[in-house]
Amino acid sequence: MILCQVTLHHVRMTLKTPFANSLTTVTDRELILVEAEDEAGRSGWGECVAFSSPWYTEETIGTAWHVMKDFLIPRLLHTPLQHPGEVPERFRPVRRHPMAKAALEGAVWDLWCKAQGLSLAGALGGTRARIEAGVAVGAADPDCMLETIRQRVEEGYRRVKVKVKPGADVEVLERIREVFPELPLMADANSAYTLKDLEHLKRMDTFNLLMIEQPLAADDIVDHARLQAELATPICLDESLQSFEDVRKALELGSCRIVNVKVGRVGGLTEAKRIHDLCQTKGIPLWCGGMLESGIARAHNIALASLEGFNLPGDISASNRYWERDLIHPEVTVEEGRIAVPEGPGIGFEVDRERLQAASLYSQVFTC
Ligand SMILES: O=C(O)CCC(=O)c1ccccc1C(=O)O
Ligand SMILES: [Mg+2]
Repeated sequence: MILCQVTLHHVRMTLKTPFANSLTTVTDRELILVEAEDEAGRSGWGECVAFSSPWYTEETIGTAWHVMKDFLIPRLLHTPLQHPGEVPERFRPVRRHPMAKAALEGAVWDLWCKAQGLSLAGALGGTRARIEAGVAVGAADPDCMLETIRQRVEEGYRRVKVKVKPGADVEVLERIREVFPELPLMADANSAYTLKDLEHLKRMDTFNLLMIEQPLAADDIVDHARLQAELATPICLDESLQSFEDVRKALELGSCRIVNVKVGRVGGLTEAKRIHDLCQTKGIPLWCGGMLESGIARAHNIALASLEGFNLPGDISASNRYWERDLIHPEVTVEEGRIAVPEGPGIGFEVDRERLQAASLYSQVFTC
């Protein structure tokens, strides 16, 4: 396969409702969509999930565009590829920038699968026909959060994650447990605590949570190991795990008992699959995280989560959780708490060109 052309589309989509966590509130979601074309004129799609500002990790829309344009795209164009698994090797001379790399690798995976007549899920080794959907509920006042959870449960979601931070944690969890004593529930802190909060964090053990996600610093695995030794609730790491090696080391140290994989955060589907294989071998529960993505990255997540080792519901929700209208058709829907894994070639969804055009701020074509 030869990549003849790559187009980057800078898009902006307004969320149905703003999404708040311990660090920021996202109202408008900027994304970079990647369209890769081969010699036969087929298109493959990827999505860069970096945010407008570096609140989650250090990448932004701006850094990702720069790194793709000046360093990564030139390494892909015109040099034949046998398999998408070769892309990380091509990108090795460029340190970090995982979300920029993942977006391009994702487009290559979609394109390669279409050329081979394979579904992305099948090509990755996925076995599930349906995946369990989970949903994240942003930080808000407890009454609002409870009302939102009620709605989500009614829509069929079977696992709910809530955002917590100091001063907005115990009370809201108590309120949720009064109404939903059995709901599979977890809390995500986006690194809002430190070990000074140890005694406070131990109170999380009283809510029968599936896990607590990223309680401590975004780059830490040492303090998390100390915290995990003191908590009965499993810790799941998100921000701290940016590669296979990070996961290996965190598991060796006992920094977490559960792993969240996000394709963007770990640099692409190939790395995500390696992490899956490691967790499966070690019997570590694994799930696929979300990044307020459009349908394109959502489709990649669905394919990945069809692998057997993704044995917990992820932050993979329906298109209508975040968007009035998604960029793909058909849209992703949740039925009885599950999402069907498409069987068509590549990501198995069509990009809605009209919708893309409406959301697009700027596009640039690269041919050499
Ligand atoms: O529903 C989603 O897409 C995930 C929601 C979420 O928790 C999240 C959204 C944006 C950035 C980081 C996170 C996170 O998992 O920490
Ligand atoms: Mg998280």
